[in-house]
Amino acid sequence: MNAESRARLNQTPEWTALAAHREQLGEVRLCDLFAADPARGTAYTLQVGDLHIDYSKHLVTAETLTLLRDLAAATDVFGLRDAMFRGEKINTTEDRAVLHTALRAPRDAVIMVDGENVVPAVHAVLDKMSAFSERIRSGEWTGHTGKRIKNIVNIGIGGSDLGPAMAYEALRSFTDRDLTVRFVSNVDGADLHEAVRDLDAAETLFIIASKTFTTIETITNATSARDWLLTELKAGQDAVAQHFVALSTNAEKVSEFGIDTANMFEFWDWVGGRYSYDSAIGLSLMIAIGPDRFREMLDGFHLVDKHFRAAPPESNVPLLMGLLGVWYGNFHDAQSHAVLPYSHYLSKFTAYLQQLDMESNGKYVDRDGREVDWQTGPVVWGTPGTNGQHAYYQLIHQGTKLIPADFIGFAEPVADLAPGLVAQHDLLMANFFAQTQALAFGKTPDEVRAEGVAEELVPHKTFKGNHPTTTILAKELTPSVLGQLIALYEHKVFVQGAVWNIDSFDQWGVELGKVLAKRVEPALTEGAEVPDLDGSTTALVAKYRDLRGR
Ligand SMILES: O=P(O)(O)OC[C@H]1O[C@H](O)[C@H](O)[C@@H](O)[C@@H]1O
Repeated sequence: MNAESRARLNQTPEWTALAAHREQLGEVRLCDLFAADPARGTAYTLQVGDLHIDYSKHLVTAETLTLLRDLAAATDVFGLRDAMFRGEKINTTEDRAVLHTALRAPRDAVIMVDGENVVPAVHAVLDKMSAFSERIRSGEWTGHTGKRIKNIVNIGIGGSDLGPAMAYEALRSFTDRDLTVRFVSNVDGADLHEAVRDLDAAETLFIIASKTFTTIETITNATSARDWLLTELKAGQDAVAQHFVALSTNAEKVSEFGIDTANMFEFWDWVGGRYSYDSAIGLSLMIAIGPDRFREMLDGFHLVDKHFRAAPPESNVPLLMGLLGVWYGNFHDAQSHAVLPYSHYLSKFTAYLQQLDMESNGKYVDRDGREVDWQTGPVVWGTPGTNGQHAYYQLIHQGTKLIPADFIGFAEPVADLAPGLVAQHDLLMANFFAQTQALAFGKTPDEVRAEGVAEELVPHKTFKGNHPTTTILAKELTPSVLGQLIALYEHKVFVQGAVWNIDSFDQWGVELGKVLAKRVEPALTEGAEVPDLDGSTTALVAKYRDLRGR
């Protein structure tokens, strides 16, 4: 559909119907919805793979869901989905296919891009990664001095850091505990300094992860890491080959840096950075958990891909999650979305989702190049739930903002915990269930009074409730379950981008800052004049130089 024939989203009859429905529902109360339908707690649930999804605590009726699905149909979400899976160039501003789903396709799948089946190349790289991982894990691959590799340092940023770093934490109980795995991303030298200060260079492998291999933070850190290694080993350039490998789409730049392209693990421009940790970018993770576990994770991704592609709208979980976000963002003025995992291992999960969601859907221009008149991607935030309870949950419970939230929890701990620590799991999960209950149903003034609370404190101790949440529950956090969860969120983000008619796969908004940093740097170091620098930045640069004694 071209720009002229495509109606503006908020002028479609489906949008108008949702707005009218929202008006008509008014201040719908979750307690009333449950009172009217006692089976709601089981009826409003879905299953995908190992994930049980409870969406009963949402401010929706059956009609709301129908109207939301009508909007998805009107905006052709499934048409765009099929185009993505077919390898069409749906990332129009970069003229690229969007095929992270090919990274987890089975060996015999056929996915064509520019007349070529990309699946054999995907599996060739996976096989190369597997062989390399086994050589590291077995000790066959040694460093320049002949010592076994015991430390892996991944240097990358954004999508070349957040995914593997998150997944390494998530799957820590499946990792080889004899390996030390660290992630360096920040161009602040302190990051690399802290990562290597207690490591023996002779036992350290650096994985330089960069899709473009031009990202200044990564190339700067990689150069410093190389200097550190060669100084520590008192070795020449020839030591680099045993201690540096690259993950990239850019063989030319990799070789310019001095890494033998035989030690490069390739991926392709149809893999977006924030959709890439199941590509070669996951090498550090694969070394840590082993190739078999990595493939189990890919199978988990693929399972949800198949579900997204085949499940009808009524039971399509990514569709539902995407549409619920549209409901709150566009019809309830919710500005943010909290993701609250009740698992210590998911400590980096929400940070990972921030890039996935906010870099994908933080756009004010639609696919037709026009400014949108509707809200797009939310602010995504959150940390592991129990810690949040003692920090910012106050605002979710009694603040003035509507904050829809996803609660993610597991029936069993995965780690080999001592019996006492296993017992703690029920306490963790009691909190998990109690919080969504409290958020949904709150506590009335009468309930507070019945506890004998002094009248002047009653308003303070009242919880209005009615805060919507999705509960995602699985048996345990395995590699497959992690893959399922990530694919679920990838496709949720896709659904929202499709409805909002934005290109979820470019990221032009990060470019300006990079250009300006390059312009400003000579002013900091050499005191160079930067033409057209604004008054505030000029004064700040002067202050900085003064503080540095320059
Ligand atoms: O992997 P790289 O090419 O080094 O890119 C790393 C990151 O930086 C860019 O600026 C983008 O905002 C991210 O989408 C990307 O993941």
